[in-house]
Amino acid sequence: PVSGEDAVLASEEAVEEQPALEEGVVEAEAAVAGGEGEALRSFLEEFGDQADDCIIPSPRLKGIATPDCPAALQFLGARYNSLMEKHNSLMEKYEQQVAKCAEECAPRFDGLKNKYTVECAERRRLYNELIELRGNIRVFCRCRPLSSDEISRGCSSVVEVDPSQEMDLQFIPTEKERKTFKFDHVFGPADDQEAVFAESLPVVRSVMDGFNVCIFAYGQTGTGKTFTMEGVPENRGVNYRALEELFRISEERSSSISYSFGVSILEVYNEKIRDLLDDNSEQTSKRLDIKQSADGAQEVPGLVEAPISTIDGVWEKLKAGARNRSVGSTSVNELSSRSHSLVRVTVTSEHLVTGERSRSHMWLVDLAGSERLAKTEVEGERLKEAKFINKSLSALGDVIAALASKNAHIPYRNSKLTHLLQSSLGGDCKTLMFVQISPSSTDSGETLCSLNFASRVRAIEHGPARKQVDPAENFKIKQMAEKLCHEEKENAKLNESLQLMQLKYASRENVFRTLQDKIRETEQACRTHQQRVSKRFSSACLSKPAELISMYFPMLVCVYDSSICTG
Ligand SMILES: Nc1ncnc2c1ncn2[C@@H]1O[C@H](COP(=O)(O)OP(=O)(O)OP(=O)(O)O)[C@@H](O)[C@H]1O
Repeated sequence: PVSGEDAVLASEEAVEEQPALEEGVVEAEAAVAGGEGEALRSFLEEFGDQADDCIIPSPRLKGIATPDCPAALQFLGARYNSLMEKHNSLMEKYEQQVAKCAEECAPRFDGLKNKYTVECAERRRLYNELIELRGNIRVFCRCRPLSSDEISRGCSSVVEVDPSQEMDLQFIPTEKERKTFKFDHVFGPADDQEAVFAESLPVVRSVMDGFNVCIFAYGQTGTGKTFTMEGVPENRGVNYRALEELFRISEERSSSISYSFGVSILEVYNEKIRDLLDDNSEQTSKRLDIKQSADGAQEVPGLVEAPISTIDGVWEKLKAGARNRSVGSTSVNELSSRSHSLVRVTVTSEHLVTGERSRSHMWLVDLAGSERLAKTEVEGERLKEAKFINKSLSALGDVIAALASKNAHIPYRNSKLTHLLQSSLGGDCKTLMFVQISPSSTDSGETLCSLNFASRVRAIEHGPARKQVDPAENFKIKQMAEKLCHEEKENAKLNESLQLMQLKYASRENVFRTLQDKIRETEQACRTHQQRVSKRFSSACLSKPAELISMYFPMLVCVYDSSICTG
């Protein structure tokens, strides 16, 4: 059988022959022009096995008007056709061989593909385990597409994302400069909300197992933080999808675990905390502050926590929160978030068999965008907001730097934002950060800053997160521990008195034993005495019975035989 390789070679040969044929035609042309028609005719007679329906290979030959030309053309055309036939049949064989090869290789390829997928999953699992052990903050980078405005202004992209290298991002600010940044995952402009959420799933699921979770989006204004976290109704973001997943898991585990959910939505605006679910928060200007709870977590007393039981209920709450959020327009983003928005989901669970209870939080944070004041052309109220935003983001930068260099003092309290996120940044929590970037050449300075910041965040190691126990459960455990401690003390006391009693008992037993011995001795003495007496008595009775009776048994003197007299 003809192998695929042979077929390719033969077809290549056939194609190679075509110029030679054309050359032959040119030669024939020259021969006819030079009066060599006869020689050509005889050549054709000998070899001209021509077909009538030949295809003229070259339009150049059409112009030849000698009497021998048609015959030459027919011959060459027939030769060309036969070569083409040969070529086609070889191609057919070649294609058959290729298909056969593909058929034979398909199972091997599928097997290898499966193996590769399994290996990838295993590598990812091990990597995730390593991250958990080190307590690293996971960092995902997301680059939005160039906007139509940027395209119309002729901006080019300074970012390259290779889908096969899912952890690498190439930053190319100029033709000569190229820098590779590594993250836990890189999403390019083509990646959709679903792909982004799929990678965030393991972190989201942890909250259902009793771990605190924090997902936050950081980046320059207009890079898609709100798009990633909130999304749009037709293309929802992490917040909605995460809650949908929590309800799904709750349903799936309903036979063994009972879950309940609550949601709070707040914003940090100009260094003030505003409750976005409190309809009267504007009027009453409720002052919200951060307090440390007994178990060391940061709490905001007075914050509304709305119970939620359906995904529709969640959407309503998220919409209400988004409506109340402070947004404004800057020259960079028409609907720019002017505050840090934080959604806190509280998950309480009770195991129906073991009775184990846990209470954990999931923070979903959409930070306000970092911005260059000159570039965003802000003034008045907007300028004031921008200054507060930049101040709190720089406080976040200070906290990250202190954590990365393992400083003893971490300046969490320098801003409301870092204070609120204290346990999310400093450990005891599974944290995921989205660094959002713009691909535009006009934003390369800010993009580089964001990428450097995110790399520092990724380097933080704060040890493994720990499971959270419900505070009510904690209280119960504390009470039980106190009771146990009290009972242990009582037990110790009882033990002491028991030992005393045992000692007393032992000494009494000694006394008792001595007394028993004495009794036995006395009894023995009695018996000996009795024997002696009865001996003496019997011998005396034999000699002087009446005397003896009156001496030993005076009561028997004057006893008569008659029962009437003796009574
Ligand atoms: N991955 C994406 N795909 C398509 N459009 C996107 C993407 N990311 C962002 N956008 C669009 O870019 C614009 C700006 O996004 P968004 O408002 O989310 O930015 P931001 O970072 O939250 O800005 P700010 O900090 O000013 O609030 C929006 O119109 C949004 O729809």
